[in-house]
Amino acid sequence: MRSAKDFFAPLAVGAPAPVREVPARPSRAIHFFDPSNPKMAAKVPAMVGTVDVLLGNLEDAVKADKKIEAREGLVRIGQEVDFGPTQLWTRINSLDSPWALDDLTTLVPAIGHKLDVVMVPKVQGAEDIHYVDRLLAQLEAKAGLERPILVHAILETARGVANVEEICGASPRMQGLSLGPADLAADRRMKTTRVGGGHPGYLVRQDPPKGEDGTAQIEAQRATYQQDLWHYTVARMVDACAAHGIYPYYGPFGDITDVVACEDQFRNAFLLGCVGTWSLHPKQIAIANRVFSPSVEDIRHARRVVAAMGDGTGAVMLDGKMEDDASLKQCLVMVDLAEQLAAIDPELKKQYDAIDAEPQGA
Ligand SMILES: CCC(=O)SCCNC(=O)CCNC(=O)[C@H](O)C(C)(C)COP(=O)(O)OP(=O)(O)OC[C@H]1O[C@@H](n2cnc3c(N)ncnc32)[C@H](O)[C@@H]1OP(=O)(O)O
Ligand SMILES: O=CC(=O)O
Ligand SMILES: [Mg+2]
Repeated sequence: MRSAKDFFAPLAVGAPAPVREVPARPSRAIHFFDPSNPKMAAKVPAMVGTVDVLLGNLEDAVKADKKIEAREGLVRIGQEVDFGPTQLWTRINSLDSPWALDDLTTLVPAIGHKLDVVMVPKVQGAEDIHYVDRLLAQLEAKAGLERPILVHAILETARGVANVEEICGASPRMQGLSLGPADLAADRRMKTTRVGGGHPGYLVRQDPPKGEDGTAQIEAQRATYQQDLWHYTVARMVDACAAHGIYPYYGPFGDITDVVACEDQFRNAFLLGCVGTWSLHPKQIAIANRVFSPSVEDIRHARRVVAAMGDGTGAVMLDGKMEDDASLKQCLVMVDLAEQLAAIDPELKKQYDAIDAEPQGA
């Protein structure tokens, strides 16, 4: 393990100094596109400003015989497109694949100055992050980059989940983690065949009613409640990220047509502490932007609590409910997020600003 004193020293002579705090940039939707797909690539320039993150995907979902085309397509897009307020990320191939090394050694010199984050799939432990950390430092030094490229790991193996805390703390480059439910399900040998979301078979059933003789009527009509397959992993991921000052994200929701269940899955993640999610299709961007932006009602309430709490200590009654230092802290999380989002999203700014113009007591 590196000494705490050395943790923020560059890992290669001439590499930029590591960040001491991960910048809190809005990233409600990380929108995946395949740079080898001409139709998707053509849509990228027009998507700038409509989505917080555009991610050129080089890994799964890109055909094996298109890997080099995808990498070169991303270089071209990175060089030609002005990304303005939108972040540019990439997902490289897994570290044991024939492509990962060339992904990094090609992308960093060519578009490293525009790349905000490299997403690394199938991360198993801190050793994977250490490898990428040192390699990125060497490549940044060689390319003369002035700011470090951050690293995001996908939590999609059982070993990765077991090592989640050490992954989060492995490097000051660590920006965040995403849940990878498809690969994780396979690695855990779960018996699902879906990309994220729920499963009708994963449920609890209401207790049976009792008959007149006191026996359980197990054949009676009994309500069932579908459970969230991903609750445990998302909650672990959120805790590990919060403990290390980095950001947690839900991952893919593969049923593109089921926009309702998609929104539910995203909202569960938002409520549990995630800051964003992946978008696989243009229609998932609006869902993510809506879900991962605090509602006007929440901001109205949060601002009233902030105002009522004065110096932030003690307890007050508001609408029949007790508010104190701890509920104030929750409200401040929402208010801070709203401010960050309003700074980049004029429509949201209008909605949040309108709260101030409402009559008192509304
Ligand atoms: C499961 C584990 C993982 O690793 S998930 C992450 C990896 N997977 C991905 O990145 C998938 C990305 N998405 C896709 O490949 C496509 O959206 C899939 C799901 C195949 C659907 O494509 P398609 O059948 O063309 O959809 P569509 O006809 O409704 O598309 C309408 C127009 O939109 C385009 N489009 C589609 N997806 C994207 C995208 N992600 N980014 C930008 N554009 C996209 C389509 O090309 C289509 O364009 P046009 O109107 O024909 O010009
Ligand atoms: O890469 C994502 C996943 O779900 O697998
Ligand atoms: Mg995966």
